[in-house]
Amino acid sequence: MVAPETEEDDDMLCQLLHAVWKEIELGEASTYAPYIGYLQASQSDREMIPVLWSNIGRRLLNMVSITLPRKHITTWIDGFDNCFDALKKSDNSSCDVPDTENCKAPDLDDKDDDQHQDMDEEQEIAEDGSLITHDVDAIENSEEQKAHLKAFDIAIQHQIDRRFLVPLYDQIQHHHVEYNVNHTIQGDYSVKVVALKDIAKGEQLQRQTLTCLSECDGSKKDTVTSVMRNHGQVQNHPHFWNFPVGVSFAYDPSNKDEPIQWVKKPFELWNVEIMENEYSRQLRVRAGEINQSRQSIPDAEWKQIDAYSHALISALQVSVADAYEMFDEDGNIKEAMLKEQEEEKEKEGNEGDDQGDEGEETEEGEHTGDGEGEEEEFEELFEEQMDGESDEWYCDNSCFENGVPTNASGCDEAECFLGDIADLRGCPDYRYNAILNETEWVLMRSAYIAIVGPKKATVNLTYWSGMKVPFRVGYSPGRGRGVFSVEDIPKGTLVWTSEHTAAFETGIQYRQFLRALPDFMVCDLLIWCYTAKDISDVHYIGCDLDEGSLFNTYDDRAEYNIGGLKGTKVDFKANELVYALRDITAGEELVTAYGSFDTDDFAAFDL
Ligand SMILES: C[S@@+](CC[C@H](N)C(=O)[O-])C[C@H]1O[C@@H](n2cnc3c(N)ncnc32)[C@H](O)[C@@H]1O
Repeated sequence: MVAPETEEDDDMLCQLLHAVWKEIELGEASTYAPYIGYLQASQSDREMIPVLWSNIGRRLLNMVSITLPRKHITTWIDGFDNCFDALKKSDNSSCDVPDTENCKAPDLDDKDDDQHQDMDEEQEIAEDGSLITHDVDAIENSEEQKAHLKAFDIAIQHQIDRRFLVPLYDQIQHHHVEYNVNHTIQGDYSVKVVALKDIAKGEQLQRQTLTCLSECDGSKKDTVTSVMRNHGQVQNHPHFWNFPVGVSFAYDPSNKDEPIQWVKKPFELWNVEIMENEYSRQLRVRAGEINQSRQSIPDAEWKQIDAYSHALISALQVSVADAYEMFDEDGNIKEAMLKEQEEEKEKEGNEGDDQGDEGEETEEGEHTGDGEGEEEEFEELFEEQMDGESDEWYCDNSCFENGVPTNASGCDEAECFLGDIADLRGCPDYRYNAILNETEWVLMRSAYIAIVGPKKATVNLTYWSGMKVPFRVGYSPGRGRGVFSVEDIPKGTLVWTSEHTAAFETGIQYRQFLRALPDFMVCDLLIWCYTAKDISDVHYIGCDLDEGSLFNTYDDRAEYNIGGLKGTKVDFKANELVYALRDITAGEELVTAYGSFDTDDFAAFDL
């Protein structure tokens, strides 16, 4: 997908310059006025060179970057001056005839190395090939030059945001729910787009937004909130574009008079709010659509859809509420919040069984004391979303209580133990062992990150599984769900890593986590999660939030064939690695020995 650099690209750029120039001249009358305003305002913010762009895209971006010597830009502008002249003479003219030479970009390959040259002087190449040195001030004083420079910048930016520089992949719609493709970035930065499920002819390709664009190192953790806030999002029906710098528009082609609706607001957490609203609306619309075909959906599947929709809303709500409370507008965790967390932890340590003397205080401690005002704000926000618009089936006004699904109520109390949670969620009769899909695993991870906060989270919000070999999840007679190989796996192959193992340091967090999830997930997690000590002897509740939770243990029908090569205590900074302990043939179940790591001590967490 790396685009070739062709002369056609240059011609296109000329035409684009012309188009943009016209739009600029139209000023406020331009349909794109707010967008051009946004591009103008954001000129100095462009520092990142996105890896997904084409070679020429990256090179052009380098050209307009304020970090590069301006000589490159001015040289280019000289070249494009002719282009402008030619275009201005006739609307029909274009750079491919007859002025192609003038429109050609100078060969700048390998000239970018002198980026840090003395900026007091600027140089350009004269027709005879000699180097002309300009005084920077002289250039600065030339209004015309400045206007051209600006126009050129805008043209590039504009083009980048449209079709020329952005590879196909960037044009695929984003969607949190209905995505059907994913990408992998190859070593040469080209991109492979993979269908995640069967895609029918004519169906729109949609990719998810919550994914790391390159290798996720430890410092880069995306949450639903941070992605919405920092990267914006594009939704369909109608198309909704949200830019992190505070301009958004919705495009609705069915509105013939005003297909583009502009929204301008300063960059705030407001971005999250509007996306949350839009997102909830879409979920409701979708739920409404699903409702219409209710009769044809088997009960078990219906139950899953129902629970899943609730869970998504709930997890998002938790996530947004968390962002309001935890982060300032720059995305940094608030000092007060850090302190509060520390105090909470200390208090929990001291409290032991001694509860109930704190009046109004809730177990999770997150919305207490001076956080009250904020709490009301979140509730109002959420109620607003729910009120008036709620679909009768989807929420009959009783399925939420203070923004929390009622099917989860009661479980945030300190007196609520694992057995109570299981009772409340109907787990004793639990028969619904669904095979979770990728989104459901991601949902659990995002709820986890929202609850413990991105800094403490031991999990990145990525869409892949911790499984490192091709696998399928199926049913293993007498053992429930299990993980099966689909290809031969040679002895010693890395099979799974604990990159999605969520660690909770407190019982409170674990209760909160469960509260955000639907019954069927909670019932599963109650089976899967365990207590253990990490390499520093910190006691934690661990939940493997991917197919690692589905490994069964050996019995008289099966020996174990996968296991760790190192100790049993997990070092979350270096993931636990599980290998094939012998040659495994395709179709065999992957079976492990549940290790001695399990301290089996939920009581230590008041659970
Ligand atoms: C970590 S989970 C494994 C996934 C589980 N099969 C499921 O469907 O959720 C552990 C649970 O799986 C079941 N299990 C695992 N190995 C088993 C075995 N050899 N025989 C019977 N049940 C087994 C037990 O119910 C156990 O509590």
